[in-house]
Amino acid sequence: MTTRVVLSAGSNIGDSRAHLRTVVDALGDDLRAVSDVHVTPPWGGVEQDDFANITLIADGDRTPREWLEFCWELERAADRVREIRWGPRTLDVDVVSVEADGEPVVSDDEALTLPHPRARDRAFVLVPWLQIDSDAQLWTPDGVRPVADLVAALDPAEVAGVHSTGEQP
Ligand SMILES: Nc1ncnc2c1ncn2[C@@H]1O[C@H](COP(=O)(O)OP(=O)(O)OP(=O)(O)O)[C@@H](O)[C@H]1O
Ligand SMILES: Nc1nc2c(c(=O)[nH]1)N=C(CO)CN2
Repeated sequence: MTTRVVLSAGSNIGDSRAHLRTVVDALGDDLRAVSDVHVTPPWGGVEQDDFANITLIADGDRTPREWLEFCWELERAADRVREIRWGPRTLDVDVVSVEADGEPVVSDDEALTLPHPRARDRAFVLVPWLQIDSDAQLWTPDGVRPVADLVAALDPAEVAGVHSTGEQP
């Protein structure tokens, strides 16, 4: 099964740029686009350091579940420990959305909810995504929405807090 995936990766412990680069390296020839590294204020209410975030687009012979396992492998390789929900981490990789045959995969499975249910609320996912695909669209329960419209609906202060470093991971 060839699928197109959008991944979001974030890090705020250790050498964040190096952690993010492991995602790029693991995708290899499947990588279609990767955003610049963006510095982003922590989302979710836990007081912690700013994150470095990237959004990536890839095409590969993986099922949605295999993309999730790909993300877990990278988190494991970065010695990620799950302590506080939405807390600091060496590497977090989320499956934002998957397309199979050009159609969005929609799932409310708790182990793999697609599209990621909080992606549409997160400037740290959407702003880097727009940088690599200005026509990006995301399925939401209210219909398929341009990512640009989702960004426009966010708190402007949150969007303004997301800065491109101008550097690739
Ligand atoms: N689209 C998805 N991408 C990644 N994980 C998902 C997805 N949908 C459900 N999950 C599940 O979410 C669980 C928790 O993931 P994780 O520890 O990365 O959460 P988090 O990064 O703290 O919070 P968030 O899910 O809000 O980003 C995972 O065990 C995974 O099975
Ligand atoms: N800015 C930003 N905030 C976060 C991030 C992240 O990657 N970037 N990841 C989190 C873990 O779910 C919680 N909060």
